[in-house]
Amino acid sequence: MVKYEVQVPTYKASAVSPSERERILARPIQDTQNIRKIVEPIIDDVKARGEKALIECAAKFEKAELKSAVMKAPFNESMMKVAPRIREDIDIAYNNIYAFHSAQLRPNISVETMRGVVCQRMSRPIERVGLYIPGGTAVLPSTALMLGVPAKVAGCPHIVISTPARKDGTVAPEIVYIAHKLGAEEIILAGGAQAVAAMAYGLPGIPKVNKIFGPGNQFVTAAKMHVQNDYGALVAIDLPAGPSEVLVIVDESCNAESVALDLLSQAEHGMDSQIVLIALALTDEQFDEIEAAINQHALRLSRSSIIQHAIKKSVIIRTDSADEAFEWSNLYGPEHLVLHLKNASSYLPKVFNAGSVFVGPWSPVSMGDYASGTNHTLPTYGYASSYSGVNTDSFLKYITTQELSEEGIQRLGPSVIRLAELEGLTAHADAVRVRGVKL
Ligand SMILES: NC(=O)c1ccc[n+]([C@@H]2O[C@H](COP(=O)([O-])OP(=O)(O)OC[C@H]3O[C@@H](n4cnc5c(N)ncnc54)[C@H](O)[C@@H]3O)[C@@H](O)[C@H]2O)c1
Ligand SMILES: N[C@H](CO)Cc1c[nH]c[nH+]1
Ligand SMILES: [Zn+2]
Repeated sequence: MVKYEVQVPTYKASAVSPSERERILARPIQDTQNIRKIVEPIIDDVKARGEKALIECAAKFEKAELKSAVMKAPFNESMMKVAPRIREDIDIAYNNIYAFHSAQLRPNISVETMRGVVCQRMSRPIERVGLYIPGGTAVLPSTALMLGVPAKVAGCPHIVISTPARKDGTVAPEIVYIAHKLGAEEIILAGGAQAVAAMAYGLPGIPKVNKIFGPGNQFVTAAKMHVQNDYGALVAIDLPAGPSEVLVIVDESCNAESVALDLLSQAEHGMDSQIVLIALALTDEQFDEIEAAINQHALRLSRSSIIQHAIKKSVIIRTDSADEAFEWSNLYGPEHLVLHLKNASSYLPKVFNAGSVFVGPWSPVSMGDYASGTNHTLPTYGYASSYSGVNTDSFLKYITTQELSEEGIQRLGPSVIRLAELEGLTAHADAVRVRGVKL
């Protein structure tokens, strides 16, 4: 066996007991207590001192000297100088995301459940949405598209963006261009917990938002969880979208270089990222080829030190059974699942827990990260077992209505009276009786 500089722990699935699987697939443990201790005072400070606190945080975390932490629309043309080719690329991505997210809109429904009893459901956009665009280890204009486009599709009338300032106190022109395209009203120059607090509680002249969206590091995620639990803030969040991760399942049909780079593309997001490879019925030779490719690219890529750090927390599983491969994958519940398998789409029925699936050899995660049309804000840390990624519904609320005719209440009323009395709730029963319903 070759000893590589970047060695990923490898396990034979057949030699691992079911209880050991969970330990092997465990995400790096997050020190939530400690992160909370850091995040909560920042939130309180922003709540108490507003923009002043944001300016101090920008100096501390971004080493940026800000005069103001808020940019209001209309944004100056000089702030959105984007190369024409990049503008076109952004526009292409925008259109694909728009197309896929528009198709998710659902018509209002109306059902006559019994004669004279009509139930309806209508959708309404969330009035004020706050979009967090990460900017720590990498500035991510693509996230502005992933959050802003569905907000537009849903018809959200007020969009606020928050993103860390760059060292020179500005925001990446691509983010300003996208904010302008989306009709965002403000860009708050803040990252981390302070950004979340500013959106949750508002700033002078910027009302609080109703829902906060966006991925981020552990500080962002912890702050979102915190404000969500504060009844005073009355703010919802999209989902826990933390450090990026990917699980790749490969068989003998795979291309080792593509596999390695799909894995490393998510490892390069940050030291907390995690990658998992499941090798299905590979010969030792094929397996070595992939390991060699991972190693060679991990050392070559520009974010090599981040990648090497992330890889230390990663894992490789070897198995001879497709069912077993998908059992492991569903147990892990990856943010991104890539299928480098022959007839890859035939395996989709086996997928139960995943944020987004990349099917076949021509579908690297990068395509969904930027431009295919699906959303890249996805559940991490195993939350794919219960959460969906950001989608158009995330920006909508559904309101139900019921309208009964006199015939409807006469037909259904007796059942409601009896059920209400069963619960001892006589006012409920009498509200039906008073309308002339008799048992
Ligand atoms: N799950 C998804 O859908 C998805 C999508 C895109 C990106 N991501 C992930 O988002 C993350 C972005 O993280 P990032 O760090 O690059 O940028 P970020 O913008 O999330 O965080 C930067 C901020 O973190 C705060 N911070 C940093 N160190 C701190 C400390 N010691 N104490 C208090 N606050 C501190 C600062 O306020 C800083 O502004 C990456 O892990 C990436 O993988 C996930
Ligand atoms: N892979 C990230 C989601 O985990 C999204 C992203 C943004 N830019 C590149 N990738
Ligand atoms: Zn990515």
